[in-house]
Amino acid sequence: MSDPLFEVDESGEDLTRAAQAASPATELSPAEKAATREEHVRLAEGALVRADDLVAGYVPGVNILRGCDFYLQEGELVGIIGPNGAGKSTLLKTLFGLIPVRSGAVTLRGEDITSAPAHRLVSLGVGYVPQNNNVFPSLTIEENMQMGVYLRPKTFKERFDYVIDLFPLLGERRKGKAGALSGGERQMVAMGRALMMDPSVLLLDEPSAGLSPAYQDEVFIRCRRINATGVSIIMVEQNARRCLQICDRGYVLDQGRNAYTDTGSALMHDPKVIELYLGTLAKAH
Ligand SMILES: Nc1ncnc2c1ncn2[C@@H]1O[C@H](COP(=O)(O)OP(=O)(O)OP(=O)(O)O)[C@@H](O)[C@H]1O
Repeated sequence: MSDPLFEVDESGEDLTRAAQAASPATELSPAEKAATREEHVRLAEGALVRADDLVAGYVPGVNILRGCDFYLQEGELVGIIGPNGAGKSTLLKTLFGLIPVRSGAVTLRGEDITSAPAHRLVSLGVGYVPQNNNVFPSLTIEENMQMGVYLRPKTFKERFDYVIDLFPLLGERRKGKAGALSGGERQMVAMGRALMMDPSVLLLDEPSAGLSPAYQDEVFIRCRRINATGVSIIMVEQNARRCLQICDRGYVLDQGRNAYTDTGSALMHDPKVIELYLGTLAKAH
């Protein structure tokens, strides 16, 4: 493909992991913080998905998200990067109603969905692809797809045709057990299953995790294609540079708060983001 976005990352380096020893974002002054937040609130007007001042966690008394703001406009592909333990996956799980919100709010098309259960979100058009355990290994690919469309079984054929168009392999291997597939192929099954419900928003938790550089590239290309069919995407990624290359906008999460947000390209070239989160390897590019 001639699109420079899809050039294979020869290094195969995981730049976020390389920067794990980096110190957290330089603290802004209270006035700077207020101005940044005001601007973010203004840009979040009319967003498809919006989260304001989210506080959430697993264990009583320990907050993982500590005042996180986020928005996704219709048609956007938004990437979330940051060091290990920053709360990226927690943010996705919280948006999908898997973790109770302690304070703050989440809206979908302006409707309050704070802590709404996952099954309600699915019926509202939100799909979620977790990082692990994301296929039914003892079922065939076709049966996995049927599970994805259980709320609207009559749409199976139409949706499966759409999924096969994006992932032809799933059509070719439809009678094969999902458990016999490689990691990259399972990732396709997981995305395909989420797409069966015709979601308007897709939440992807580290879709490239554990895949070879070539497969990672394939996944990123698919994400762009899915996005081009009209699905808005929120993607958490460890492969920070690749994620920023393909996303419209990115968030750098640090210690449960958004440290930086901008277009993917601006973040990739921001000296502070490079120094603190992308590691020294990014300087060479
Ligand atoms: N089920 C859980 N119970 C308790 N604590 C958890 C649970 N899951 C995650 N955490 C903690 O929440 C914090 C944030 O984890 P999270 O998985 O959201 O980080 P992340 O930014 O996605 O990092 P990574 O890239 O390592 O996945 C970590 O300190 C983690 O130990």
